[in-house]
Amino acid sequence: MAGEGKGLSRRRLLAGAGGGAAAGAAVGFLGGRAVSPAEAAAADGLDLSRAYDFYTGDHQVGIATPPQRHLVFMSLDVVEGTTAEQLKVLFARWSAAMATMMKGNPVGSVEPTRSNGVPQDTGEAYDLSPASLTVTLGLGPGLFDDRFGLAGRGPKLLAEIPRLPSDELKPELCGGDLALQACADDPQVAYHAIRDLVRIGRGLVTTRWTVLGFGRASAGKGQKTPRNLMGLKDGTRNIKSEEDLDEFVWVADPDEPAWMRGGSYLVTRKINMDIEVWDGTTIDTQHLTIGRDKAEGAPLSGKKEFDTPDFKAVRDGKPVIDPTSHVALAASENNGGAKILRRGYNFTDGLNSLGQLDAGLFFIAFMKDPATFVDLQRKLGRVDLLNEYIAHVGSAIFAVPRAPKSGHFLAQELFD
Ligand SMILES: C=CC1=C(C)c2cc3[nH]c(cc4nc(cc5[nH]c(cc1n2)c(C)c5CCC(=O)O)C(CCC(=O)O)=C4C)c(C)c3C=C
Ligand SMILES: [Fe+2]
Repeated sequence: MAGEGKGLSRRRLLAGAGGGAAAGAAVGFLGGRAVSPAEAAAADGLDLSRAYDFYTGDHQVGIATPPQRHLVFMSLDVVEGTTAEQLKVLFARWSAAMATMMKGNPVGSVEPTRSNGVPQDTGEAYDLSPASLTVTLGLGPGLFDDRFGLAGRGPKLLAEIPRLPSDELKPELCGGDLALQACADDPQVAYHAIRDLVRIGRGLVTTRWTVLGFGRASAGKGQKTPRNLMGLKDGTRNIKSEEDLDEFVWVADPDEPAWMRGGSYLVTRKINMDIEVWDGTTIDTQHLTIGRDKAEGAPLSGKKEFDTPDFKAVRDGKPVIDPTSHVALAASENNGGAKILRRGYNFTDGLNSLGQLDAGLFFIAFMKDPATFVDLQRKLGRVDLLNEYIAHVGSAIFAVPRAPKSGHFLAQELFD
């Protein structure tokens, strides 16, 4: 566990500074004392020396792993003419490189001994800690068409996401044959992982789209709930127990290929927020839209963040939580018990062509059956009060193979 929630938050650290300027290399104050970046990180619950093991057992890392602070997500296309044998070698090389980088090691020499040697590792993470790096591989539906000799070998439930209500999708932000998700508590560590994996794949894969995410917008077990760019606590009622992971996230169907059992399905949606409009909206309307209050994150039927929402509560003849609010529509109680594991991140692409903030939520969710997302978004896309402030512009689905055993590589049996 990444150990959040312990110690002092950065906000409290800075509050302790009395608003004063930090001295020298200090980034904040703790009890009136200037502290170094390392001390501040430790007080914030960060342990940059933490390393996860790539060969974790049944499930790939980066799914149930408590969300780290930064994300680099890349969708890639496989170059026409690539053979299954070449893909097999690529998956083997990628698996070895992922395992190495997650330990905090370079993927090869940074400083070749021969003066005319080209470095194998790009070097920008050379002196950095592992920072809880996880790299997760996903396989898109296109991988199993007739281009690479893998037709008919795909997971049972892997199919393009159908067109959904309120979609404003841009083709250049959708789809992909492969996905690489790198998460770490140091953005440079996540960036390095993707950069070096793409370098290893040069000639076989090309980048389709990329999202750089920050300020995790979901909470794992034991983590303090973070806030999304609407200023709302996001992740309060996320999947956190092993029982829910088994019931809703990990593929167990014996009819799925062996390399998928223990894996999952990953859905991404790049969701732009109309931040200027949201910022000009009254607090009452913000509460109504989500069905929770803003500061505490409590359901409107309760007082504290983790109070169970009462969707039947009525005040002055009206439902306390509006049935078209985001949480009323999304809650498992109102969806036949269905749940998804959310693991999204905030993103910003600067300003758009109109000079407005180009930012939002890069929604990532894991589930054992993609129909759970499709059914939910079909409902949200029709009537969610939140739709007035958001637009779904990107969409993709990937099958996430189970973790390989030590000495093996991701999706190895796909090539048998
Ligand atoms: C299709 C699934 C979902 C999409 C797309 C989605 C987008 C989205 N959500 C927020 C903000 C919040 N969502 C919250 C809860 C919540 N959201 C979903 C699903 C999708 N959200 C679920 C299943 C839930 C849990 C509902 C419940 O059980 O009560 C919350 C409340 C806090 C929490 O429980 O996490 C917020 C806030 C935004 C801004 C957004 C698109 C930009
Ligand atoms: Fe949501």
